[in-house]
Amino acid sequence: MIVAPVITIDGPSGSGKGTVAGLLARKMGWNLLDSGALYRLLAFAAGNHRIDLTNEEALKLLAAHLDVQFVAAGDGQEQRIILEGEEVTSLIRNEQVGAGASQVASLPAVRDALLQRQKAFLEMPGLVADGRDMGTVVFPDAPLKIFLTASAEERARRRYLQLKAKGDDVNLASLLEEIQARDERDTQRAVAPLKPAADAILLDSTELTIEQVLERILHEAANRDLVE
Ligand SMILES: Nc1ncnc2c1ncn2[C@@H]1O[C@H](COP(=O)(O)OP(=O)(O)O)[C@@H](O)[C@H]1O
Ligand SMILES: Nc1ccn([C@H]2C[C@H](O)[C@@H](COP(=O)(O)OP(=O)(O)O)O2)c(=O)n1
Repeated sequence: MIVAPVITIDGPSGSGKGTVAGLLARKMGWNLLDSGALYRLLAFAAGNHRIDLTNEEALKLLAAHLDVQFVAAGDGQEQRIILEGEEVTSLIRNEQVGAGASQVASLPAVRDALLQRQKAFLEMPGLVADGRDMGTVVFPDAPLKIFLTASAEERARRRYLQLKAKGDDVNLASLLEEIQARDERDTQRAVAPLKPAADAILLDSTELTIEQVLERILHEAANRDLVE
């Protein structure tokens, strides 16, 4: 059986994973898995269904039956996300949902319930997967694993600009605090914590442009014969 290749991009919030993964997938003509969106969707759906974010049993059931569609992006467009028939692409991109996602993501039964769903994204001709545990847990055999970081200050600055451009009322100091709290929870949890896989390439994007990050990853992909 021929297994499709995967490029995993893991790292903390605001390091540029989603942006770079989207660009890379488009450039390579590969599928895209935004695994963080699944945890965000779960936290968001829990809010809709009045489920407490600590209720592991109920969240596990919700995760197993989550009605989600990812609609592939047109040229230059972000992929659209439909939850229970409602477009939520933009609604799940705020720090409140991010914090809720980090909370539900610390529950082992939830991670377990989402595992097969994530693996199912692996189809020919290949997959770019972004998250926290793509290279360590979900796709441990990936031929190319990137661990993308940037200083917390730079990540908060990026998030600030991103949310402000969207029209959100945001504050840089609180965003920095929220990002640091999320880093702490994501790296300290018992199951599938945020950490580089032993064979991951560490890439610090603090001083790099999006294009430079993309170029470096494409270079590594070419070294592994992943680029046509
Ligand atoms: N290298 C970079 N330099 C400057 N801004 C960046 C860089 N990488 C990403 N960004 C911007 O930072 C914001 C957060 O990026 P995103 O891809 O959402 O990060 P993540 O998925 O890691 O949370 C976006 O507005 C994106 O355009
Ligand atoms: N593979 C993943 C992806 C996300 N998570 C959790 C932890 C993160 O704080 C939240 C939100 O992830 P997401 O990648 O959407 O967040 P950022 O865009 O990096 O801010 O979900 C996870 O535990 N495992």
